[in-house]
Amino acid sequence: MSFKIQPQPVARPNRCQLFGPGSRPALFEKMAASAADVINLDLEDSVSPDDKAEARKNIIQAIGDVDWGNKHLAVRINGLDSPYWYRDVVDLLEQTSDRIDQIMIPKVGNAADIYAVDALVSSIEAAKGRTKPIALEVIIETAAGLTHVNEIAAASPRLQAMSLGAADFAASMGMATTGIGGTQENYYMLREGQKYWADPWHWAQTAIVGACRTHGILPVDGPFGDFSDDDGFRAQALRSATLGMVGKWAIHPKQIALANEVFTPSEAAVTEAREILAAMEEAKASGQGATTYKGKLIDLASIRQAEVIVRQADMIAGN
Ligand SMILES: CC(C)(COP(=O)(O)OP(=O)(O)OC[C@H]1O[C@@H](n2cnc3c(N)ncnc32)[C@H](O)[C@@H]1OP(=O)(O)O)[C@@H](O)C(=O)NCCC(=O)NCCSC(=O)C[C@H](O)C(=O)O
Ligand SMILES: [Mg+2]
Repeated sequence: MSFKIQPQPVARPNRCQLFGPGSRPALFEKMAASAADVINLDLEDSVSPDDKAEARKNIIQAIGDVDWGNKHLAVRINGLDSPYWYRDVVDLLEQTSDRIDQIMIPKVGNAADIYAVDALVSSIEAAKGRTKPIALEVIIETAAGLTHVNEIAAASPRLQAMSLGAADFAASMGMATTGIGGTQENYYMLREGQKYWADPWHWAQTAIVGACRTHGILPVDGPFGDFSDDDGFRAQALRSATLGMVGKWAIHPKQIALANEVFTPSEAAVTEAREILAAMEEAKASGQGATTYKGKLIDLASIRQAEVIVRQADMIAGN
């Protein structure tokens, strides 16, 4: 037990982050009209090197021209190992209004990566008199990123969200995979001739959730590449939600409703959580710290579990 109270992350819905390449401006209005909570306009890996400058211009123009409604609007810049990232930050913050909410930094390896971007952002904000602080989100998608995940989560008060990028993570780890997220054919246990598939992303997700919850950051599951496989997406999202993640990326509009469904607590779950809270109120009133609900033990920890669900539902409903 620590005397340090666990900080709460920012209270905004982050059930689905919809990605679209900055080099496909025809998608921007469709992204804005979608049901995603967060929009990630991409300058990194969905944009080829020859298109980087044009994509940057497209995004700067669209931040001003498109009606983004109440979306949380983020731009994924290029990695700090590239020649593009500083120009991404400078042009975005010198040439856009306060409508941009967040910069996403890919392939972070340690806290110094966040420090570098934070320093540049802070300097431009001061020089340009920007009054709304830019938030940061990061992608854990390298062996170094996962090794230093805790220091990364603590690196800046600007940091609001952290995602697992399964594709780059697999590559960096030398994993023998090609699919982006989901079940991997060769990752199974064998018992009495029967295969039982395990989840190769589980440990990385758990490390991310632990670091995020320690420092009050939103933990998010990244992409699921096969957008024809709704059941596979749902299964991956359900596992992430069960582990404590608050949302998932969509790399195609088909995936938005699936993510919203999984990361919005169901009516049944909210009703049960409220009933547990009521049962514990009754128990406390009669001097008990534990009681039963539907034949199962509930105690003071059950209050904290139920509060997670109720808090999430209330926040999504805007209460
Ligand atoms: C995957 C796509 C290339 C598919 O594009 P397309 O062939 O155009 O799809 P469809 O024909 O099925 O589209 C149907 C309609 O939906 C619209 N559309 C398509 N994509 C989007 C979108 N992202 N947002 C909004 N609307 C979209 C089409 O225009 C069609 O509309 P209509 O004609 O009116 O019916 C494409 O979806 C795409 O580019 N997706 C995003 C790719 C991306 O951003 N990737 C980066 C994130 S993943 C990653 O980087 C890996 C990670 O870092 C890691 O390491 O794990
Ligand atoms: Mg990546």
